[in-house]
Amino acid sequence: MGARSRTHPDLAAEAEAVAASGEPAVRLAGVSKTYGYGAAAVHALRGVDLEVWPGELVVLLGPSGSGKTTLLNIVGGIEESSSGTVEVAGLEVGSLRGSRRTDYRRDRVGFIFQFFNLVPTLTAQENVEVIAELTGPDAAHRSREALERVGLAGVVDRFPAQMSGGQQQRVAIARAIVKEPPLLLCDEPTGSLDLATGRQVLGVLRGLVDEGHHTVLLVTHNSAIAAMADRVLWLHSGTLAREEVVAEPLEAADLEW
Ligand SMILES: Nc1ncnc2c1ncn2[C@@H]1O[C@H](COP(=O)(O)OP(=O)(O)OP(=O)(O)O)[C@@H](O)[C@H]1O
Repeated sequence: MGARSRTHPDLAAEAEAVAASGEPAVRLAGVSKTYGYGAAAVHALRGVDLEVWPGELVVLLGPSGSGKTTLLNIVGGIEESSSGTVEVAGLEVGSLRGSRRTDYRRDRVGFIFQFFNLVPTLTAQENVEVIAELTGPDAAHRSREALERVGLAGVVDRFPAQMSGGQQQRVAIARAIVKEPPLLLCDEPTGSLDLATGRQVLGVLRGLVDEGHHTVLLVTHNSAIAAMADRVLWLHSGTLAREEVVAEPLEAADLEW
């Protein structure tokens, strides 16, 4: 029995049908999140409404503590909202329970974090293969392809310690895309990188969106990154404060910070 057979066919079919129907890639309606109770309650999100369309690269900006990571984790099925609805390609994420929620996280979304979280004792290829094996056959072949797509064909046998920060982050991106998730959720993906390698990583993300296979929601406090987005959203104290369509997004290589 192949690994892919563990996926609920109804979940995958449902998501694909809705994606083809012109639904948003992500839709939040009235999403709130409160941590703790009573006097200790923290209102991380307060009634957020937003939509992200398939094929968009959306940057979500906001100061520390404004709720960016909380929002991303709720979209990714890592945390649950306190109220409101979250749909990803038409699936109501909040209603997914047990193995359906696991399948959602495994198959429908790819996460890229500030710290690359690679296994130090595995090569680039092996780091990607570990995830590829969870999600289908031909793991070695798919992993090589994913590494090629992020421009790392030449370093597949290197260990993380033998790679630059930018290369390690690109391995992390390859690990996220090897599952071919429609949605990539990026939390400060350049937060540990210098300008030159940060630009490279952002260029890879832009390229993945332009290839037409992925939608990207990227959260950061680095406002310079907004210039390469299709659309920018500003979170302030858990509320969506502002939104702007970027008429002519800059190339990642032209960003400055
Ligand atoms: N598990 C938790 N328990 C309690 N409070 C939390 C938890 N996670 C986040 N918070 C609080 O919720 C608020 C929003 O946090 P969040 O991490 O989403 O903000 P952020 O905009 O991503 O910040 P940063 O840029 O510093 O990462 C903050 O006040 C934070 O302290």
